[in-house]
Amino acid sequence: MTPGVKPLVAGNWKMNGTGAALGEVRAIVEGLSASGSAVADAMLCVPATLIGRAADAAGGAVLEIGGQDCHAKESGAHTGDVSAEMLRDAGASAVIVGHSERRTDHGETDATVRDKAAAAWRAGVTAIICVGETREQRENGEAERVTSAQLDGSIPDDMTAGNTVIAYEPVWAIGTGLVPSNDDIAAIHALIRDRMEARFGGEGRKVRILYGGSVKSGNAAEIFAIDNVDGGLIGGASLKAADFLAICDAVPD
Ligand SMILES: O=C(CO)COP(=O)(O)O
Repeated sequence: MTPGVKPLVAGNWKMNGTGAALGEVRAIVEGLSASGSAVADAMLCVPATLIGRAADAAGGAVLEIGGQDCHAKESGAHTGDVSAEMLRDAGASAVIVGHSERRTDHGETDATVRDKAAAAWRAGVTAIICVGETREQRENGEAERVTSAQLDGSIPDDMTAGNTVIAYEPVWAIGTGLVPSNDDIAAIHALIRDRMEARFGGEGRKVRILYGGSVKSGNAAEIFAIDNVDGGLIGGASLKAADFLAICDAVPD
């Protein structure tokens, strides 16, 4: 954790969930309301088709709703794409940009991600900007270099701690059950913090840096206790309310 920074636990449902999954959203809202704890912010980034209904179910109080991608433009001839303004209109307060699955499946570059982050800010939603190395890059000793380069290239100049969240997600840890050692997480998060401070000063000191990749209820407390880890971006374990709530509970007081 970073002193004075409110942690965030954000779920990323990826391409999972139809209307039948709204019961999980309601159960998460009930669980968070019952616990009454305000130590962390909680968010679910659901498929675009669910944002409106999930936002209605969340009611805005204890659970924020986010999207998982946006187009850089506000509107126009871009069949199948969704703008940040549309996400906001549907009830999203944040959007993930530059997830490794987008970088890989859709060839998104740092420049693409930077434009999408700027689009999120234009629409008044928080950009959750993802960075992280592949297994091969980690094995070649390139984790620091790759993460730094992605960070430098994916964030527009007018970043603030309010309009942005950084998520470090080593690609090889996503959905694999593999997690870097605590020391390795600490090293990359310290590197990200240093670079953010060097470029953005006080805003970089306060910006939230999440860890993502195989976070479960069993390892969340240990990971959240690491310096400069200000919460998590949770994939598989955010799909079930009980798992997600247990991870929210793991945030230290
Ligand atoms: O990609 C992730 C979140 O964006 C992490 O996914 P898992 O938690 O399923 O490893």
